[in-house]
Amino acid sequence: MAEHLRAVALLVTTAWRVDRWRTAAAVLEPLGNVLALLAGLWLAVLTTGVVQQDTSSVVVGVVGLVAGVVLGWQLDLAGSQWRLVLSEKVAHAFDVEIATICATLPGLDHHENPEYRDKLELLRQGQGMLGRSLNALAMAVKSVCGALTVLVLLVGVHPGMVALVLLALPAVLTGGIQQRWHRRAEEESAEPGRLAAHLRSLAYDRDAGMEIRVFGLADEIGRRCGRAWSDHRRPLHRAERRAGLLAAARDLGYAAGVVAAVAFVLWRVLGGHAPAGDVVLVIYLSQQVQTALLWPVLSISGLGQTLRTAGRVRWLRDYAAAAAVRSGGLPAPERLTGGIVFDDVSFRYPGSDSWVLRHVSLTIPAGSVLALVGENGAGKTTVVKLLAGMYRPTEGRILVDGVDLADLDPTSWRRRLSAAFQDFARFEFTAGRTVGVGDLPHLDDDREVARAVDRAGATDLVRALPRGAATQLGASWDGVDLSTGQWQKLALGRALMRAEPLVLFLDEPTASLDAATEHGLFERYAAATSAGAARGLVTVLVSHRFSTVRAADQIVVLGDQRVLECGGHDELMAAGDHYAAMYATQADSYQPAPRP
Ligand SMILES: Nc1ncnc2c1ncn2[C@@H]1O[C@H](COP(=O)(O)OP(=O)(O)OP(=O)(O)O)[C@@H](O)[C@H]1O
Repeated sequence: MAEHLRAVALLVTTAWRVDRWRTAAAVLEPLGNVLALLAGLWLAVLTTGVVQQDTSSVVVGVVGLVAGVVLGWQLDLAGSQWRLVLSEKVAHAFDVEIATICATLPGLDHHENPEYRDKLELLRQGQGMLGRSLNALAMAVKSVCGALTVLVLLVGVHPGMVALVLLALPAVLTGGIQQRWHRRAEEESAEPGRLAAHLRSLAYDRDAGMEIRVFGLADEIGRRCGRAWSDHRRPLHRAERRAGLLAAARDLGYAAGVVAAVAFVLWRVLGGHAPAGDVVLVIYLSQQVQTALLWPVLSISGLGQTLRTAGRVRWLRDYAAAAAVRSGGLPAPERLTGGIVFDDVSFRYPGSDSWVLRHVSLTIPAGSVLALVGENGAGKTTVVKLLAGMYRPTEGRILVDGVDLADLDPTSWRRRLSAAFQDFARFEFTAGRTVGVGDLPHLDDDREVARAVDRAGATDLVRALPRGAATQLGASWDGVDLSTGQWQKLALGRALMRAEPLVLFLDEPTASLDAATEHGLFERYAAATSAGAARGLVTVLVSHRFSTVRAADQIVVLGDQRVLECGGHDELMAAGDHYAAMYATQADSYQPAPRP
């Protein structure tokens, strides 16, 4: 209950924030409904006036009827239109808030948190309901006001009519039971629902499309999606069936009560204990009673479902606030003097039992280039994620010039980073902006964008586009579509936008580029980083190409969850161990095959 009240407060304060006038005007709708419901009373006055030939009663009845109905309907109509506009505005405000929270949570560990994933999935599924929840709240208020009006009129006929309210009580109780069934079913169906959504999204995914066709996966994905969808719907169907049966039993009992009440008033009127108008009033109310008394119950029980969705927004807000509290608050340094130290770092992903890194100690001096090598799954990208503050070490610390990275404000730290990731984003903006978003203050700074494009070796690519940097990219916008390698060049340009990063991550930034392009790129990059060395710029390079890696100041070979080897190229080659073996294997693969 307290949770629902908090959700109501959230809806009302959000509505007030987005549109004060319409929020205030929302009261007109229930008022209009009350006036319209009073029509029964004016009808009764009119009927008694006619039967008793009392002109003043007839006049009061007619005037009340016309004024009440016309004014009531107008207010009801205008109020409901404002309510719909307000609901849309509230839905939009929640959409923006949810998207902002999801995109700005300090790290990525929440993606591994099953509670977060399930709640977010429920929130995503019910997101359209958020606007409707304000609607439902307004309808609940309107229906309660309507019910009170009908109740007062009924008691006016005879206090015994209150018995009808008692007959509505089972509806309140069953409403609670139905809500519990729905809630349990929703939670049970969230995981298969997420799976079905993921499988469905594969069908639209361009990158997955090739493999789906080559491996003939469409039918299998369709079958699995169907199974997941049935698993998702089964608990919901079960809950709906049970709730339907319960509602039928409840409505039957209530209908019998209404018939008895009408018969009782009829008996009183025939016995001369009530005015003739009461017959009309009771007949009128007997049509309204079901809706007026059941409507609040139904709208309040329906409200429960939508309030749960609003409650999840509150949960997300609290989750984000708690995550912000856990984050450090110190500003990131302007320059690096000492460097970055991994101090006995162990790490496993949240919710996973397997260690990815175990007791890793490592020093990355300021102004140096570090290359991470190792087999697939050795933990290279994980080191990058830890350094970017996307996750915290499970054990140990990462020190930035002696300060624990966990104590730095994540936003401030990330402003001092730049990165090109192997899973780069394809921002479908103009080519210039696709690069420019790497440094928002210079988003439309043509000179800075051109400089970054040049350093990424993408000048020819951008020049060849129909409108140069102003060319819209992305097939979904009727723009130009690029090859994976071309997208990657622009992603690299994005990484080179920030003028003065402290750490630059290049996580297989050239995996989709040919060897010659990569070579030229790193030559240009090395020349450009000499300026960065003065402020202590650390470059972390992840690559499987040893021709690129060999130029790094320090090469770290990861494997078996630890640092297997560490040193410069010559030193590691001389040691003749892991690095030398990997280097030799790759060099061999470039040799021409011996003639048979
Ligand atoms: N989000 C995650 N949750 C759980 N385990 C993960 C997650 N991301 C990566 N892993 C696991 O952590 C290990 C290291 O992954 P990581 O991506 O760091 O390897 P990598 O060395 O960069 O590999 P590659 O060369 O293939 O890119 C792998 O065993 C991987 O399965």
